[in-house]
Amino acid sequence: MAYIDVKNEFKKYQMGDTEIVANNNISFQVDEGSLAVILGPSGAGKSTVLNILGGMDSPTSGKILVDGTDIAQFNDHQLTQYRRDDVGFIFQFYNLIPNLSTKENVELATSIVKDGLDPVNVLNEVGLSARLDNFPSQLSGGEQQRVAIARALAKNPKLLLCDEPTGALDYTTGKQVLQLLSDASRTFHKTVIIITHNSEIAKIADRIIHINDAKVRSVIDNAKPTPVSDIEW
Ligand SMILES: Nc1ncnc2c1ncn2[C@@H]1O[C@H](COP(=O)(O)OP(=O)(O)OP(=O)(O)O)[C@@H](O)[C@H]1O
Repeated sequence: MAYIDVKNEFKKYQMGDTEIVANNNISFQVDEGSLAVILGPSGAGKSTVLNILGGMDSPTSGKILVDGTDIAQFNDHQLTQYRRDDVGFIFQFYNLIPNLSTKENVELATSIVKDGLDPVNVLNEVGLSARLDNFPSQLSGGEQQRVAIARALAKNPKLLLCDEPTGALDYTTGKQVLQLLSDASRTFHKTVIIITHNSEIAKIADRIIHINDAKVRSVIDNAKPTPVSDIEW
């Protein structure tokens, strides 16, 4: 059974007389411990899917099975618990708390979960041992994104959802970030879903879900994912 199983998911917004269909009968699966990329142009509906998978938004209809449970049926309390314990989020613009240090940003996340990891150990793993007491404004974009990855990993969630995680980074720094996300799947067996509009990044995935104009256009299994070190854009 797939860890993620999205079945016939629709998301519609009513804007006055106009109905916007952001997701139009979306279905796909992602296996436990694998790395999937959702690929598509701006406005395709990618963030809408990811926000629904992360319990930040609800679908208009359809099933969102996560480990066999339909989170579309969750009430607010269950969704809060799900977001807190089961999901790590990584956003394009990091979303760190500006007046907390690197270490404190990660500690804040681990303090609210049951089985959190040691913040300093995780920050060491992402190469930030020398930056524990710096504030976000004192860090480069790549370092800030590594804090965000440490924050997500330290919660020890099964699922990592990453919305354009390299969108604000240069090529080299972007590849370092992708390597950490790839390691999260390959070494630590997290289920990782990355949204991107960059088809080169899609090559690192086990499964590529192509979304355009609110629909899934193709789902391609990649038997030989390209190592992060070998992709170029
Ligand atoms: N809250 C909302 N109200 C109305 N329309 C929305 C809302 N959120 C998203 N949309 C619309 O749904 C469509 C899909 O948006 P979405 O953000 O999912 O696309 P995307 O593929 O993530 O694009 P990008 O890469 O630019 O972030 C767009 O047409 C967008 O304007």
